[in-house]
Amino acid sequence: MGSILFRLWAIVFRNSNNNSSTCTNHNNQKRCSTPLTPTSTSTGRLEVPGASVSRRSSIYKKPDKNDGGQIHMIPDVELPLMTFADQYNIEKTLAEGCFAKILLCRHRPTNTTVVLKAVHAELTTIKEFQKEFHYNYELSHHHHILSAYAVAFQTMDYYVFAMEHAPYGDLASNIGPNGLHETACKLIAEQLSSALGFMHSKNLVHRDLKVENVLVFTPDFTRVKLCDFGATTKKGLLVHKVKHTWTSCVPPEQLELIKNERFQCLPISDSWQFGILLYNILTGNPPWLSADWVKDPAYANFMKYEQRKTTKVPENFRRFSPRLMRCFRKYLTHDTEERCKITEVNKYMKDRWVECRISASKSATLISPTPQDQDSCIYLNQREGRLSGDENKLRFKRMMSSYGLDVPIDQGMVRKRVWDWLSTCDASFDPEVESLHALEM
Ligand SMILES: Nc1ncnc2c1ncn2[C@@H]1O[C@H](COP(=O)(O)OP(=O)(O)OP(=O)(O)O)[C@@H](O)[C@H]1O
Repeated sequence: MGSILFRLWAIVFRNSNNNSSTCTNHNNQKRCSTPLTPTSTSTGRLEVPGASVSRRSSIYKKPDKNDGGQIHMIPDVELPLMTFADQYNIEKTLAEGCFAKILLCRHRPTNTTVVLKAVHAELTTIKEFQKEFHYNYELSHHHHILSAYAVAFQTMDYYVFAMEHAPYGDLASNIGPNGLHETACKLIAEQLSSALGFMHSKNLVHRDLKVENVLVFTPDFTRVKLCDFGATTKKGLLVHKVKHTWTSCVPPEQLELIKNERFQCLPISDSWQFGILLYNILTGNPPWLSADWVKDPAYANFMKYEQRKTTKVPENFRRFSPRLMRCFRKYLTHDTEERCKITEVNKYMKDRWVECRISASKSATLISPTPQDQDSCIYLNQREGRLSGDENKLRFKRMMSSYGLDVPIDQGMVRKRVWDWLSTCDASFDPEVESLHALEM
């Protein structure tokens, strides 16, 4: 409710300032001198994004599929000088990085909770700030992109813009040491591929996809949103590597560049980072420290497998199903020509992803292969398993024994107990239909 008030309040001020707006059109590019402040917001070009506003509301604006490239025109917005205390009570510092402070605040005039991203003015240029704010604001319509408000200003030390608050923080603080359950990972993957697909449809590349840049709105992950558009770039432009990001997220073609070498910004770099993020949320860790096959053996092993130089599944991927491995190969291929589009993952939503899981808890426990089992994953799922039934049974026994569960089983007793149980479950159960062969190990 508060956030809607904040949006409406921004609109009211926008409209009351429309007449005094000093927008001009230079070389077909709109230049606005109307400051985007909480007391004097935007020109007609800017609207309050409708991401969390009801579709019936008149202020809801659908994502503009055909914006004619307008999204790439970044206006020189004047930022009025003020202090935080003029309108905001700072309640908490949510995060503090190299470049920015993320502040949870109460906006006093509307009594609304908002998050202010305050970027150190000394460490960034006003153009870079305007670009981040502009892209975040223009993409806010998407359901899985963080909403930015039409509110931006500067203090003595910071350039600042306002955005909605994600109550459960970022994905990094939600995944735990063993990763998330497959169901949650599928939900997250679907939402993020939609958000990034939307950006790519606008010829924009995010370039800094990582678990820290995905915000959580519901504890069951049914609502997550992409944030941090500081590195977002128009497709095809020549760029330098993104500084201050984890090397595990940097695609191999960028790691291979020499210092200060520029390269063409392409959506396939988001595809790579999506593959890394997918692995990260399924296991709790990135698959390797850097995609450098000379220095990082974990990456070298994956690369050999991905390039079909070996059929041996890399050890750290053995818990995954053949279908998910196929998907990983497409996102994490070294060959940029072969790398898939961001939405590829949607083809794998109906498949099983993880095969060696025994627990279904949120922070699922994984069966790590014992030293004897290092050659291949223990495929418990017979349909997709690549081993014969007998091999599977042997491996299963070995695994149970490694967990101290190797007590001999009286098959007769087991069969009798199952029959007893089935007859109490369903009186109409047809014993001819089901066989208990699977239990005869
Ligand atoms: N709207 C928000 N609600 C809740 N937490 C947020 C919000 N925005 C950012 N954060 C938190 O602040 C962290 C940093 O935010 P963001 O990535 O935008 O800043 P940054 O300075 O660009 O970070 P970096 O440069 O390290 O990538 C996020 O990882 C998240 O934990």
